[in-house]
Amino acid sequence: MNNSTLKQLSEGLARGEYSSVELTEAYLKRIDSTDGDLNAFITVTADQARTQAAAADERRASGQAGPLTGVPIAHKDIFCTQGVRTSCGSKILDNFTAPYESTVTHKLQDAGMVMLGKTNLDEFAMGSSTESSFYGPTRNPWNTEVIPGGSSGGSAAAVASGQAPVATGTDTGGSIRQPAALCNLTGLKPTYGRVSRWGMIAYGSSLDQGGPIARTAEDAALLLNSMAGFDHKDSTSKDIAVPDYTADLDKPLDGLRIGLPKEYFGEGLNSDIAARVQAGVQELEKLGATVKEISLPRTRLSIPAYYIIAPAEASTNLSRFDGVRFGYRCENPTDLLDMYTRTRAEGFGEEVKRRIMVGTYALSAGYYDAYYNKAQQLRRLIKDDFQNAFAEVDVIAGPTTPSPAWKLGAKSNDPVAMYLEDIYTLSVNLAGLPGMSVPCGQVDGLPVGLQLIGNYFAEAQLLNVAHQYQQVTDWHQQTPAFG
Ligand SMILES: NC(=O)C[C@H](N)C(=O)O
Repeated sequence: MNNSTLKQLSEGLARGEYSSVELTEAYLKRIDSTDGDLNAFITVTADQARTQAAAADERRASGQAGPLTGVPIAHKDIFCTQGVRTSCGSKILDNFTAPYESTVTHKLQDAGMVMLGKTNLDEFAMGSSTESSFYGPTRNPWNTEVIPGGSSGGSAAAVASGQAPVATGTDTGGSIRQPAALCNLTGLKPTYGRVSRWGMIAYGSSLDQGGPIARTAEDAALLLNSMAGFDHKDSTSKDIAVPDYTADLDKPLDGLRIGLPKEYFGEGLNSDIAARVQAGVQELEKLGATVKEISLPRTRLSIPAYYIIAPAEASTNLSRFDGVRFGYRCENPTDLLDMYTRTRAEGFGEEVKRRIMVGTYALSAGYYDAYYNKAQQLRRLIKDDFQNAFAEVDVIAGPTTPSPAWKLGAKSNDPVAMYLEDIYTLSVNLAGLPGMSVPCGQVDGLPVGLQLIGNYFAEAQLLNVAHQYQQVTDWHQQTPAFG
C-alpha cells in the first residue's frame, strides 16, 4: 500500500477496499518506523490526521467524495496550517503556530485530503540539500548517506520512502524539481501565478510557486487540479480558468516539437546523466516527437542573476522576523536595537544570514544599479531567450540537475558549489515558466531526472508529455530498498 500512487489509492477508497482511517494509519505507521532514519518530517499531526480521515470516510458514505477525498498528503513546512506549528525550518519560527490556513493547503483540505504532517526543508527554502534546516538534515531514502535535494527535500524523501503518497513543495529556483529528480519522483513547478502564494511563507516573491511532488505525472495532474486557481488574496495570482489537467494525459505525442538547449548538455554535466537524459529524449522521439537543438544563450548568467534577485527579495521579506510580533525573541534585551540584533543573530542560520547580507548589499544605494538592476535586465534577456525558443519548439527538454545526489556535508562549506547545482532550474523561475522533473534512470544507484519546460500555462502539455513517457518507461515505478 505504501508504494501506491494517489490514483490507485483513490480507486481503492472508491471501491471500499480500505477506509481513509485505515490508509492513514498505514502511513502514520510507516512514518513512525522510518522517520528516525530519514528526518523527513518536522511535525507529524497524527491526531488531526485521524480526525480528518474519519471525516473523509463520512463524506464518502454520504456520496460526497471527490478523487482526492481520504487520501493522505504531507505539506512542506512553509505553508501556513492553522493551529499547527509552521516553522519554515528555522529556529526563528520554531514556536510559531499559524493562525490561518494557506490557500493551497485549504484547497487540498476542502478536497478531503488528510494532512499527515509538515515536512523538513532548507531554512526558509534557501538551499538545494535540506541540510540547513534548524531540525537537522533529511536523508535520501535511496541512500541515507546522501542528500535528498532541496529545499523541498522532506516532501521528496517522504513520498520516495512511502511515508506519504504525495506531498506539496515550493520552487523558487528548483526546490520542487531538484529533490524530485534526486528521489526518483515527478515534480511540477507551475507557471508563476498559477498557484496562490497566500499563506506560503515568502522567500523570493517574484519567483516562488507551490506545486505537487508525486510518483507519477497522473498524480501530479490530480493534485494540480485542486491546487491551481485564481486567488484574490494573492495579487500576482492569474485569473485564468483551470483546465482539467488529467484531460490531455492520453493525447499522442505525434508532431510534438522538442528543443534540446545546447547549453544544458555542456561542461559541468555528469556524462552518465547526459546519457540517461538522451535516452529519455529518444523515448519521446519513438512516441512521435521531433527533436532539434536550440540555444538558451544566457543560461550561465541565470546563476548570478538569481543569486542577486532571490536574496534581494529575501532580505526584504525576512525583515518581518524581528522578535516583535511573532516567533523567537532573544532573552533579556537591553533595548530595542539589541532585541532586533540578537533575535535575528540567534534566530537565523548561516545560509539565511548570508542571503540577507547579499540581498541588502545588492539593494543598497550605490550598488543597486550595479547589481540588482543588472540582474533584472539579465532576467528580461533570459525570458526573451525562452520566447525565441518557443517560437520553434513546443517543449524544452534537458537534465534537471548536473550531478546526482551528493554526500551529506560535501558542499556545506562551499555555498557557490551548491548554487551551481541549480544551473538548469533557475532560469525557469526567472522567466516564470512551468517546469517538471520526471525520473529517467539511475547513476551509481542514485536517481536522476529529465526536465521538461513549457511555455506559460502549458502545464497540461507538460503533464501529457510526462505521462506518455511514463507509459513506455518504468523508472518512476522503481523504489528504494530503504526500510
Ligand atoms: N528555493 C529554491 O528553489 C532552491 C534554491 N536552491 C535556492 O536556494 O534558492
